Amino acid sequence: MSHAPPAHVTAGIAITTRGLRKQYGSGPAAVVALDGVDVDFAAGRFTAIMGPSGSGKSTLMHCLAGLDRPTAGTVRLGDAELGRLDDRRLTMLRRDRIGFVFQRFNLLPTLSAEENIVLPLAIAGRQPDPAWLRQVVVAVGLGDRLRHRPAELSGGQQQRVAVARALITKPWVIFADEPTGNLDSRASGDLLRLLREAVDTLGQTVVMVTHDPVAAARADRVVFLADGRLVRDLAEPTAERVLDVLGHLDATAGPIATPVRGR
Ligand SMILES: Nc1ncnc2c1ncn2[C@@H]1O[C@H](COP(=O)(O)OP(=O)(O)OP(=O)(O)O)[C@@H](O)[C@H]1O
Repeated sequence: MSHAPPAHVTAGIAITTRGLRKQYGSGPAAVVALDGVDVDFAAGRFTAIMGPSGSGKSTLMHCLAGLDRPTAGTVRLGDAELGRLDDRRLTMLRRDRIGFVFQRFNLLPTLSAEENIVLPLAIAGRQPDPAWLRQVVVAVGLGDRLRHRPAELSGGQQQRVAVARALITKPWVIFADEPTGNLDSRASGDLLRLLREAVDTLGQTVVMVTHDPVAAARADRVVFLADGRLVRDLAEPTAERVLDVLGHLDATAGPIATPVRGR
């Protein structure tokens, strides 16, 4: 199965952030959710983001995916610097270049599995390439379920529809936010295998936020946040090593986020 990413993505780096900072609110109640994050995400690799609750994982992912604008710093995704895009261009970039898989599968209940999968294309006024649609459906193992509505599918099957929907536009990056959070361990294993396969056989770039060391161990790399800062970077993770790092972070973690005093 071939799915060549664009040249600027194959150049090696899919996403780069520099000096990324996000502050919510102002004055004594302000919270710094990201406090100067410099990180590169390699193209065609599977990276997990971990860290204690409140460490900034969702905020980081939302800034990377153009769902939220940072207070300072830059995010470059493919050949686009997100801060330079107006809201309309940012919306188009999210629609055309980014795939999302959320913890709640976010499928439309009145549409069939197939209609849900091609929805991002339908919204963009594009027709699905039938050969690619077939490949994606085979890859996610939903061949005989395409006419079913989400309520007629198991949680694991619904999440596979969500992955197919993320793959259908051949995005530069798929962002997955706790994608196994609502799945039992078997469906969770299936989903992680699927994401892994998308990376290994399709050259897809995947960035996943997770609390689960077993899920993180399926990634090529795990980056750890604490108090809005990148504090560890683990290549070739195992669940044991991930647990070990998390244990140390929990032991040393201060308040949930850094309050900004006197500003
Ligand atoms: N919209 C918001 N307004 C104010 N504070 C916010 C907002 N969103 C997040 N925060 C704060 O920013 C910090 C980081 O939050 P974030 O959700 O990114 O952490 P997280 O690591 O994803 O946490 P969890 O693992 O619990 O989901 C937290 O202190 C949170 O309370």
